[in-house]
Amino acid sequence: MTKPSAQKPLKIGTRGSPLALAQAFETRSRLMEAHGLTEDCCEIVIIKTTGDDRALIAADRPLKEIGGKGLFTKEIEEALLAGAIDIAVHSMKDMPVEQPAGLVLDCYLPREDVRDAFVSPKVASLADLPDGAVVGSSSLRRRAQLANRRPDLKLVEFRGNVQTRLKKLEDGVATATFLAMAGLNRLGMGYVAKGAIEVEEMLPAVAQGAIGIERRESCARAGELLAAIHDAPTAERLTAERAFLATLDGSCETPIAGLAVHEGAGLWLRGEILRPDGSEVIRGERRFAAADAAEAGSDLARELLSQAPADFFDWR
Ligand SMILES: NCc1[nH]cc(CCC(=O)O)c1CC(=O)O
Repeated sequence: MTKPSAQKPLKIGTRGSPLALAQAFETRSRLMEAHGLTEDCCEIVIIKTTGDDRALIAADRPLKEIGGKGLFTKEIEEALLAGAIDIAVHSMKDMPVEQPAGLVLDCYLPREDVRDAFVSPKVASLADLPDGAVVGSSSLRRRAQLANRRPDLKLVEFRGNVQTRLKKLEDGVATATFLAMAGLNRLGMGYVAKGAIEVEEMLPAVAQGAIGIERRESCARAGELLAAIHDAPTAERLTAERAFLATLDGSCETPIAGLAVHEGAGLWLRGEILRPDGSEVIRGERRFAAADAAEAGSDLARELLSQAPADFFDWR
């Protein structure tokens, strides 16, 4: 294979947040290791997205009002299409289920911890939260799941990077918050979590903990380089989860949870949809072979949709 050193450096596009950068560096390290490259073969290019607009995000407005689908990805995909970057590193949780024409997303890194972390300076676990405690989260899914399990809790909007959120907890704005374990681990900040919440208690967002790498369909060189770092088991799990999401027509900001794991020779997908106020949850599961992952995901989604009362999605 032609090494990038013989050519222009491979341009890796990413958002500029500490987590996004950690993911881009992980991708670069894996590419370097797989292909015996040196650092100068890959250049990290930071791209600002609507989701990074501090004026928009600092305001404690629900994310769905700000932009919804593609909030963290639109400008990066535009840069990819324009040729300003060669590959783009994404948190799969934030990726819309369909990519624009000309782009492909078929490279996944091995998945991190899928669970949500319980973060609180004062309280040891979710179960220990006192009656009526204030919890900060801007995730519609986490808010709905918490409201369902603990109707006594008071939910407040909580946004910003990990440091900002920890400061808010120290200042007493809320007693606890929830973050993806994957993000904390990738930042080397797993110690911030009082513990990981088991998925039986809080089913994660579709694709939580997974990194995907997008490229132009026409760029054979990127395709070849990425093939060597692709993790097939992660792809099988995400195929089921994202088909589930696609059929529900959801995005990162709709109260939908879904998780596929390998079990024996096949996979096991659990999914749930919730009313935003947590007053109702509809759950289901499927067991299937990897080759049937996409069909199983959409099939489970159709089952949940068929069980939802007529007004279940009215708020959207
Ligand atoms: N929506 C923001 C977002 N997108 C991906 C992650 C975490 C990392 C991951 O799930 O891979 C986060 C933050 C969080 O939920 O705490």
